[in-house]
Amino acid sequence: MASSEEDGTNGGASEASEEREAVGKRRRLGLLATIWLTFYNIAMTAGWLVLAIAMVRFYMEKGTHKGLYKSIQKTLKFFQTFALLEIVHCLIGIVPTSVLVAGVQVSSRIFMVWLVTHSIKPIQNEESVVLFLVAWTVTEITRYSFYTFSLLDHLPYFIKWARYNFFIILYPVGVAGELLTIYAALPYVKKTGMFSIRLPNKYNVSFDYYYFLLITMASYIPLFPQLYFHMLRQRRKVLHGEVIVEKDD
Ligand SMILES: CCCCCCCCCCCCC/C=C/C(=O)SCCNC(=O)CCNC(=O)[C@H](O)C(C)(C)COP(=O)(O)OP(=O)(O)OC[C@H]1O[C@@H](n2cnc3c(N)ncnc32)[C@H](O)[C@@H]1OP(=O)(O)O
Repeated sequence: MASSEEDGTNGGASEASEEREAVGKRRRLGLLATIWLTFYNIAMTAGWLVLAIAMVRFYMEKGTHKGLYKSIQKTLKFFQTFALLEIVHCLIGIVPTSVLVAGVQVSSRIFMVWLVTHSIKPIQNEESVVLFLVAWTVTEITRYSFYTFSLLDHLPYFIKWARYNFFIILYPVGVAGELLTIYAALPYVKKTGMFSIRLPNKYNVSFDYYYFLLITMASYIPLFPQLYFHMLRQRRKVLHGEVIVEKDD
């Protein structure tokens, strides 16, 4: 059964305590950090919204996903690369997220954008690319608008609900899209030997991108559940008010 807090019918007392919490949070953050984060979150919400509109328009006009990545790649690269700042936010302590959690999340996205989809042209029209693009886009519109409205103290309940429920489906969908895309890239990488360094060479080092991709795919097995369970804990904390003691990373 949904709790009163969850169905949005919580009374004035709970609203007042949320208000007090928000004011306390802003004080802790400091004015400059609050202004910067508000600007950052608005910019990111707008960026991912532009991406969503471009994707819907492309599909409605062309009726196919072929060529979609090419048409949106500049916007995607810009906003996903800009998200590197999230690691900086954690490092300088203006957001409480663990550097490790944000680092894994952001670096896996950067890796997918630059070292897989951008670099390996033959896979850009795979259906799996659409899968992770849609999952990322819906997630980021919800996530950044959640942060923005929270900072402005006007968080609509449905955005809070969406932030802590959509990921249950979107995380596995996004990860499936990413893994299928890397898998589709393997034959091309093996055939071309791209990004690989063969022996002999004057530095006496070798690197095989094909095996690097296989190791990256395998690393999803221990890493993804950690991110997923982290989000489930956040969900229990925010939607159900549970007090969660996080283990040190
Ligand atoms: C070199 C190669 C490396 C390869 C590595 C491969 C392995 C990879 C394995 C895993 C792959 C994952 C791939 C990802 C795919 C997808 O994304 S699919 C789409 C679905 N995705 C999601 O749903 C993403 C969910 N993840 C997140 O939301 C975050 O990225 C997170 C870092 C994992 C969790 O965020 P966290 O900050 O811990 O939780 P929140 O509840 O959102 O926030 C906690 C507090 O922090 C405040 N905060 C955070 N950011 C901001 C901000 N920008 N502005 C303002 N405030 C912020 C937030 O308000 C909370 O504050 P409190 O209320 O005070 O607690």
